[in-house]
Amino acid sequence: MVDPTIAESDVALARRLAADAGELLLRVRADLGHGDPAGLKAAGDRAAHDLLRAELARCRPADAVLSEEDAGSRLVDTGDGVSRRTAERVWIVDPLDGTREFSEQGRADWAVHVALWARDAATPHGLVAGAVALPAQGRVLTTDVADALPAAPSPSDGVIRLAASRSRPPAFLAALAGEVGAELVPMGSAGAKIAAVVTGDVDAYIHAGGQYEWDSAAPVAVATAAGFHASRIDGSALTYNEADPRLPDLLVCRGELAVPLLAALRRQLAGTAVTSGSPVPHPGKDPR
Ligand SMILES: Nc1ncnc2c1ncn2[C@@H]1O[C@H](COP(=O)(O)O)[C@@H](OP(=O)(O)O)[C@H]1O
Ligand SMILES: [Mg+2]
Repeated sequence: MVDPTIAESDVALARRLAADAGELLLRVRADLGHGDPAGLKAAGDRAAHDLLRAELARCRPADAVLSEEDAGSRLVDTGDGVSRRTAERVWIVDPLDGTREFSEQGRADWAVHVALWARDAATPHGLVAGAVALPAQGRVLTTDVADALPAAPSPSDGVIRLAASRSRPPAFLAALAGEVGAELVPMGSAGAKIAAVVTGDVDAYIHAGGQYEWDSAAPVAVATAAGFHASRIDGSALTYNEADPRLPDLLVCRGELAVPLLAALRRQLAGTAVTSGSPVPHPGKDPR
């Protein structure tokens, strides 16, 4: 009998793994409850990581893996003989993004990230397939169906909705929001925030001050496949499978906001922002 996983496309595999890890996380959350947040975080991280590791080893044994929960994979080697620095294909996974929110009762802003980086990719970021599961929201976004999502209606007051970390927002963000006429939307998980840009629930997401490749790879793959802008906050390209997996800042937004937000970021970072600057026009419905 032919093994069905051999014929499974990379994006279908990413979707299945993200969805299965997400269901497992929902079960862990239901079984353990929220009485011991640290224990719940550790159990969730470990369970989702083990599932992704085992399935990737079974279905794509020649590929390397870079996972948040796998200390041995972070620098050069995966620890199982496939070096990610020489591999043609590397799966970049965050088994549980928004770990803090996962441990808090009732919160739905946490995610599972599964992305595939390929050396011969045509794009600067090198990401060729990806899936972001939002288990507590009951949805999975992937690089092949994100484009089909309906855009949420724009708010009638014309204020840009700018997602930011609820626990570690960049220091300059409140001033930047004031400059461009944006309302900050605090949210956990890089994946949940980028998914919110893709679904139209917010217009942009800015982060600075620290992050790693696994925090953004899958959601950036999904967002760019759907035509959204994604870059470093200085406008340079996001790149993945680097020797050092730190990737500390990013901007993901509707396409028409990229130029004005990058200009505002330049002013904030140079310390030359004026608080009475012209508000950025509110985006229309087409993200490109
Ligand atoms: N200053 C920082 N340094 C390192 N990682 C950071 C960071 N700020 C945010 N992150 C990581 O980015 C992800 C999203 O953060 P936030 O919810 O604050 O927006 C989280 O991933 P994990 O939950 O996988 O650890 C968090 O750890
Ligand atoms: Mg993360």
